[in-house]
Amino acid sequence: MSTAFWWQQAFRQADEQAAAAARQRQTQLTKPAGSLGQLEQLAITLAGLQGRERPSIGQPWIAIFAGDHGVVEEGVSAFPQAVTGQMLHNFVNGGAAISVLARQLDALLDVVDLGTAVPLPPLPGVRHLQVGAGTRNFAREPAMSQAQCLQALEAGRDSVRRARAAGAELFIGGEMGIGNTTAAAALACALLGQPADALVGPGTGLDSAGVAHKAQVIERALVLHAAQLNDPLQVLRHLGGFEIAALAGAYLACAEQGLPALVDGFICTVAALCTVRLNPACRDWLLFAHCGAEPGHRLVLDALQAEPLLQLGLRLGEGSGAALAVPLLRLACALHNEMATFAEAAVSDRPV
Ligand SMILES: Cc1cc2ncn([C@H]3O[C@H](COP(=O)(O)O)[C@@H](O)[C@H]3O)c2cc1C
Ligand SMILES: O=C(O)c1cccnc1
Repeated sequence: MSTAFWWQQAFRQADEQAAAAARQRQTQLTKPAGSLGQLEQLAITLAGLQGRERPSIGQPWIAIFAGDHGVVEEGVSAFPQAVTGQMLHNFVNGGAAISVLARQLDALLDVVDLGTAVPLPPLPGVRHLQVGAGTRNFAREPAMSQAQCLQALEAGRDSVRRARAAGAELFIGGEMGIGNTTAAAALACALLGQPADALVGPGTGLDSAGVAHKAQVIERALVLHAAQLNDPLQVLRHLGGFEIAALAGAYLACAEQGLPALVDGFICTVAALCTVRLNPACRDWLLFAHCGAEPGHRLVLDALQAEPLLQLGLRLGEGSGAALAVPLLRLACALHNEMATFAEAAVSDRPV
């Protein structure tokens, strides 16, 4: 007998009435129809997701999920594995890019350690879950056991529960894990049926020989696990990472619990693709912040029919690109909520 997983459910739907009211309001604001471009639809979408004609982005919740990757032993990253744990210190000490952005945005930062290769001693401000001492090398064996994959998915769901309890109006997921552009590219290859060449990139800074080697490692893994790659959960388990599974669990939980999610860079967008394959209904809850420099990012965004807001050549991760888009969301809401209507301002609403 097959048991249903928690994400196999009818998720919440956007409030069509609130979205219709917001759409109607947009037609009455003192500007030519459509002149605020993507910001108009953004306000309407947020109205539907938040269930009110006038949406807002108060305190965003930024969860950073961290985990190590066994595939790093294949020489696929420009940086050593120890950086994952070192950056966990930096996140809570306030010196990482996302720490600065979170302060500027008055966001709540939730730092979750899902398992570094060398387990860390307890760090104040970090939630240590230690699903394992990093994943296994997926070029040789499955990255995770089924139990580890489910535990990581649940860790993401828990962060969304905390976000809701804290009254957050937007969920941002970030990631930290040396080697995770390799895992993300492998996942995208398996889910999109694309060769590694189409999805690999330099990550933290590989040269062209390094990128070619990274593609070969991924191709080997796709052959090794071919028989298991027909099911999205098994794709995630065989090729993913703890932090990528946590992101997927968080995006699914956003649809479950009715919280809009703003998706960050290449790795987060691949986690979003996994999510949509696990339950297509969660797509409605995902907003896409940016298209970054990692070459596969655009392909994955296209597969999700996503229109990202920004293109800034970012290739950092940590949730940084999503954080950078928060002011745009706030301004889209302010325009929608505070502009005068044609009637209020006594401005003619008729083109000649
Ligand atoms: C100091 C430092 C801070 C980072 N913050 C995010 N990443 C980013 O780089 C890593 C992925 O790249 P690759 O697959 O090439 O290892 C991830 O940890 C990602 O979050 C960082 C990387 C470094 C070196
Ligand atoms: O787009 C990203 O998320 C990204 C790209 C390179 C390295 N780390 C993250």
